[in-house]
Amino acid sequence: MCLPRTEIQTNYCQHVYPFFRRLYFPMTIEEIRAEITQIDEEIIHLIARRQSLAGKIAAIKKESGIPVHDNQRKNDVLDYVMKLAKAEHVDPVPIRGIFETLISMNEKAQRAAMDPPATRKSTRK
Ligand SMILES: C=C(O[C@@H]1C=C(C(=O)O)C=C[C@H]1O)C(=O)O
Repeated sequence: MCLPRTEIQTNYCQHVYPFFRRLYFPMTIEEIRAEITQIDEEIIHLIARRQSLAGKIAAIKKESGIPVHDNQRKNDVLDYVMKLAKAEHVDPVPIRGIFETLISMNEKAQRAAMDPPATRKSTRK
């Protein structure tokens, strides 16, 4: 914090301090948060793109009688993303959890695409 008393101190506070502050902290908290928000937007866009493929794969699976859940493929996806995370020095354990969630979302979307609510038989009596 800068509390100027003399003219020299005022000059330091108004010109020199912001210069060195910027040198030590190149980004303000607002700038960092703006970048985080931008990254979050990109993540949501990529998740939506991943989810949008569920309908296409569901149509092929339904036509060929292939089950929605494929454990071998799931394990391959998880192994691969954990390997990518390690290479980026990111903890692979939470990354595994994130991708388990994404896979489960994809499978849910596939089931919904195969059996949309309008065609689903009512279980109500
Ligand atoms: C997308 C598929 O269906 C499921 C969803 C997966 C995923 O979201 O990556 C992987 C395996 C399957 O359990 C697939 O079979 O490739």
